[in-house]
Amino acid sequence: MVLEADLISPGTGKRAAMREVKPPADHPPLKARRIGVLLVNLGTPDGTTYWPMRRYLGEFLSDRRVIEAPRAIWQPILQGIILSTRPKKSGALYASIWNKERDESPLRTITREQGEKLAAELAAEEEVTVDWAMRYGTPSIVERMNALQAQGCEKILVFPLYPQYSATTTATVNDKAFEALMKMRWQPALRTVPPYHDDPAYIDALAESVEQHLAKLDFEPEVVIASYHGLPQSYFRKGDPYHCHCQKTTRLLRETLDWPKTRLIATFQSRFGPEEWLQPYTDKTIEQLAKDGVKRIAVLNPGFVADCLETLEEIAVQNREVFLHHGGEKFSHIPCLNASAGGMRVITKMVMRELQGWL
Ligand SMILES: C=CC1=C(C)c2cc3[nH]c(cc4nc(cc5[nH]c(cc1n2)c(C)c5CCC(=O)O)C(CCC(=O)O)=C4C)c(C)c3C=C
Ligand SMILES: [Fe+2]
Ligand SMILES: [Fe+2]
Repeated sequence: MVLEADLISPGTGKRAAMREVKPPADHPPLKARRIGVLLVNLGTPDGTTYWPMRRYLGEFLSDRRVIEAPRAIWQPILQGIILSTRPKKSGALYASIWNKERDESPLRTITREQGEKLAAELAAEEEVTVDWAMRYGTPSIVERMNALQAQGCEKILVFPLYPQYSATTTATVNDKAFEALMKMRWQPALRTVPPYHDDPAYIDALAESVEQHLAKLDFEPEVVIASYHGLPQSYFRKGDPYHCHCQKTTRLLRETLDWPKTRLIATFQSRFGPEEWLQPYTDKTIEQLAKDGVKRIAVLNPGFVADCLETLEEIAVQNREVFLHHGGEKFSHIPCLNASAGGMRVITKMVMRELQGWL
């Protein structure tokens, strides 16, 4: 049977007004010509006890984009020592920041809120459906891509929520999204949002959040640290542009704030394993600043679109302790952009820009 796509579409929104012709009763289900937008962040365990933590860390740390060591060497280490000790240790840290009301991690709460607010922003675009997913854990990319397809999305824009590109984050989200298409007979067209580490909307939102936060403090920080998630140094040498993206974000933010070089510095946090990671390390820098007599600092995390374990616990708790322990007196953590007005302006701008030609 041959049918014209234009004639067979059930149609919605603007297109529905064009022409609607019903397919025969025995025709396979047809798409509704919708456009999906899928926000994707890193991931999160479903609970803080041993098994949910083990499942989450097992999936995350089995990703060949994240750990590049040969499988035959890495898997015995992961399945042995790491997955017997780390779930308990990390679970206790997650428990200290857990959103008890919703029984979920802050990253999941904030990502959902970003999805809901983006849907409200795009309400005028009737044919757009907004959804959100996690690269590791739930809701998975495959599950939400399938859901979007089932709702009739012929086109999907995938938004890896990382301003700075890294193969360990951006690329692995995109890999998963394309993998989801492999199982679909009628694939939607797929677009991905590129990194936006130097986009003026992002830099302005960061500058505004820093200025607003500092204005509320009862002290003036001598140094402000822009702390990014780290990466093994070897990934950078092999060509991952993440380090350069972080440096550029920091420079543009410093220029926008009109601050001297010494007032805003970039560092790298969350080392994992014995390898050398990108430097300077956040904890070592904070310790040294305190030892050098710096009394007041603030830390922001420009690379994290949502507050999570690495910002709420590692920075706001552990690194605060490091600073105070070595002689520092005042420490403040500047929240991520999250679902704030500024944060949503950035997300909405990137989405509207990448939807051009589809709407
Ligand atoms: C080799 C290991 C890791 C690499 C490489 C890595 C890169 C990387 N990660 C983020 C963002 C986040 N990471 C988060 C948690 C987290 N990261 C690692 C390891 C690597 N990350 C682990 C083992 C964990 C789990 C927590 C723990 O057990 O310590 C999170 C927080 C998730 C949450 O739910 O709160 C984020 C976000 C980036 C941006 C990045 C490379 C650029
Ligand atoms: Fe990480
Ligand atoms: Fe560089």
